[in-house]
Amino acid sequence: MLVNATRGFLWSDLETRALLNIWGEHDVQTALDGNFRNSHVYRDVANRLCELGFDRTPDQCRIRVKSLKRQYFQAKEGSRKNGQYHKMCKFYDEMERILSNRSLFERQDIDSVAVGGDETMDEDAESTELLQEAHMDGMGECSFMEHPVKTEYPPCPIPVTVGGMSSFPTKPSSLSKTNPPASSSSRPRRSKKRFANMSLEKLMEKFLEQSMEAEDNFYRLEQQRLQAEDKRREEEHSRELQMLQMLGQIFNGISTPSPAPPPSCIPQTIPTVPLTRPPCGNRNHPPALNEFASHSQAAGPGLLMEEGETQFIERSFSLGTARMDSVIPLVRKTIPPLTSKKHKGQDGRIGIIGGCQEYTGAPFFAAISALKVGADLSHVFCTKDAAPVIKSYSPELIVHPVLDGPNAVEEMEKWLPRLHSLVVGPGLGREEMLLKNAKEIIKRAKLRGIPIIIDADGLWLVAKEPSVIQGYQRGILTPNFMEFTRLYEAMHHEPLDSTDHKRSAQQLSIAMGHLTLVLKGEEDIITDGKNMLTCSQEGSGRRCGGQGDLLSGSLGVFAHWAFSSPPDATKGMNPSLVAAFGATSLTRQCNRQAFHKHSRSTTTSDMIQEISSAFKKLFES
Ligand SMILES: NC(=O)C1=CN([C@@H]2O[C@H](COP(=O)(O)OP(=O)(O)OC[C@H]3O[C@@H](n4cnc5c(N)ncnc54)[C@H](OP(=O)(O)O)[C@@H]3O)[C@@H](O)[C@H]2O)[C@@H](O)CC1
Ligand SMILES: Nc1ncnc2c1ncn2[C@@H]1O[C@H](COP(=O)(O)OP(=O)(O)OP(=O)(O)O)[C@@H](O)[C@H]1O
Repeated sequence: MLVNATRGFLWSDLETRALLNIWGEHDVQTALDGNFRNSHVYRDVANRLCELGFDRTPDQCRIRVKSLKRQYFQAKEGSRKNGQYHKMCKFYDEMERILSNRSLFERQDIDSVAVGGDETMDEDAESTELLQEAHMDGMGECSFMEHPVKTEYPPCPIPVTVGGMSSFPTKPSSLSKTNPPASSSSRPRRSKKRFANMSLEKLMEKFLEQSMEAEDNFYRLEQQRLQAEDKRREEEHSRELQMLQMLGQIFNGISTPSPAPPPSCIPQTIPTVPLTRPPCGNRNHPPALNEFASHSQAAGPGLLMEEGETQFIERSFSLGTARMDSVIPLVRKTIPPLTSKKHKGQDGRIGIIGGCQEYTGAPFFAAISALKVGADLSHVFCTKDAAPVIKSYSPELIVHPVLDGPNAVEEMEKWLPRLHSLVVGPGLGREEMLLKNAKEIIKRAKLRGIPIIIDADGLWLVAKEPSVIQGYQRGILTPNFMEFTRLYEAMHHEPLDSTDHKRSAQQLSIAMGHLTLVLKGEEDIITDGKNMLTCSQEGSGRRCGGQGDLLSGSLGVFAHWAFSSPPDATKGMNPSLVAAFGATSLTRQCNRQAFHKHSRSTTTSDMIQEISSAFKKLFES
């Protein structure tokens, strides 16, 4: 049987890691756990991959996962005999991390995959053909391999050794008789004959060798393709440069010379983060072209070609005045116009999860800021005793005293279909039960694709359990430096190198599965691991508590607007980045204006009073 050319075709490392990030999420694993019909889960996985720019069908994802499981278990089994064997499984560590958390039930399921037993456990009834292809597909990375050696599955663990020394003899023919693989009867017998006189361990080694060889070939070809692409771009840009020079000469000839622009308007590129491989493309672009490339390629297919997490195309840039001017228009484009045709709620219904006995101010600041920025309705889900206090601050807020109730998650979930974004953390506190409820509601909001901003104590939860939001492309983290350090060290298991915030922010975003990160500080660093913006809108020296809540509440609104805008509004830039830039600029502008009036006495309430005019100044003037 011929394998469909697109099925099981080479998966790049980047693509595989993206798949593993999504598939490894706790709720995806839970959804798969013990579920016989799981096509909807893989459909969701494929959609999320698609959001990352990887075009894969649900079936392809399922087959890839299956082959990764098989590789992992074969390597694990081999490692028991020889400690080095796991090196032959490229994603061993990732699989180990994910699968070590699986329940016993699922473990039995995957163990059976590992030893070649029944693979139909999580298949749909209709996918017999898929099953065959899964076997044909084998390790997933080399569907063009000549021999479909994967069709030979022994019914017991394979005694694999690297040096060819097996701990017990194999009897392929008798083994295959006692327990043939589920679909072997419908497959051609050619491969059996061909390999009948080879021991299984040899077969396995041969197969892995071929697999690695195929992978090497792929990288070689990819390298050549990148070089050709680079060359083409360079030629194109030198042509453009020539044309610009010619145009400049023509204009010089017909107009009087104008003074040079002030230095603050000259776009600057920040020193790039060192890479393990030199960045391809973009290297020789003049600054203006570079900026265009940053926008237009933000989520483009070019990313597909990248290998390894430290080898992404570096598109970091600093926003001097000119750069800021280039992002603010994108923010503006996402802001919905005010018209008499709309009804209440259409411009945003924002939910804040937070507010406990100690902290009532933080959720209030976040919720009221969301309203002042332009949301129509703002809900606060807090503990029972915080609710009357928060209500008393403002009649505009809808306050639900449910966060510590017996049915907290169900009570909050009822509102999810009506919410456009969720801000988790302001004033949440760190009590175990509250964090658990927050975690559950994050999981359910993710299933609905709701943008989720995580701040303050929500970040405490993420540091403890990164998988709660890892890889969710509509998640945005807004740590201050302390929270950032906690997250970084939780993810990297090493102290933060505080000399290079940009690099560390990029690393953390990547480790979190390209989540958008807003590292607040003297300048706000905003990155999704591929692109970086810095917001240094002038604020003031006043650092009163609660400014971060203003930021997270307003980001809830900007995120909803950005994600519901057509893609051309953000010119291809990740909507999270645009939204984050809008919210940080606004917060800093409020700080500046409030400080102008109240100087040392400035409080967050004074800043909230400035939202209206700051918004107008930045986005509507
Ligand atoms: N009115 C209200 O109700 C408000 C309530 N809030 C709520 O309070 C809860 C806890 O939030 P949190 O930020 O105080 O807790 P956490 O992260 O443990 O920080 C603790 C320590 O970290 C340090 N630190 C902080 N920033 C830093 C920086 N940039 N760079 C370096 N260090 C920095 C600093 O240490 P220190 O300098 O004091 O030694 C600080 O004391 C949370 O729910 C939040 O929403 C607030 O929103 C405010 C308004
Ligand atoms: N040194 C600074 N200079 C200018 N602006 C700053 C500075 N530090 C923080 N900000 C701004 O203040 C806002 C809130 O950041 P901050 O670090 O105070 O957050 P936070 O500690 O989480 O706040 P909260 O008190 O609400 O918990 C951000 O928009 C950030 O841009």
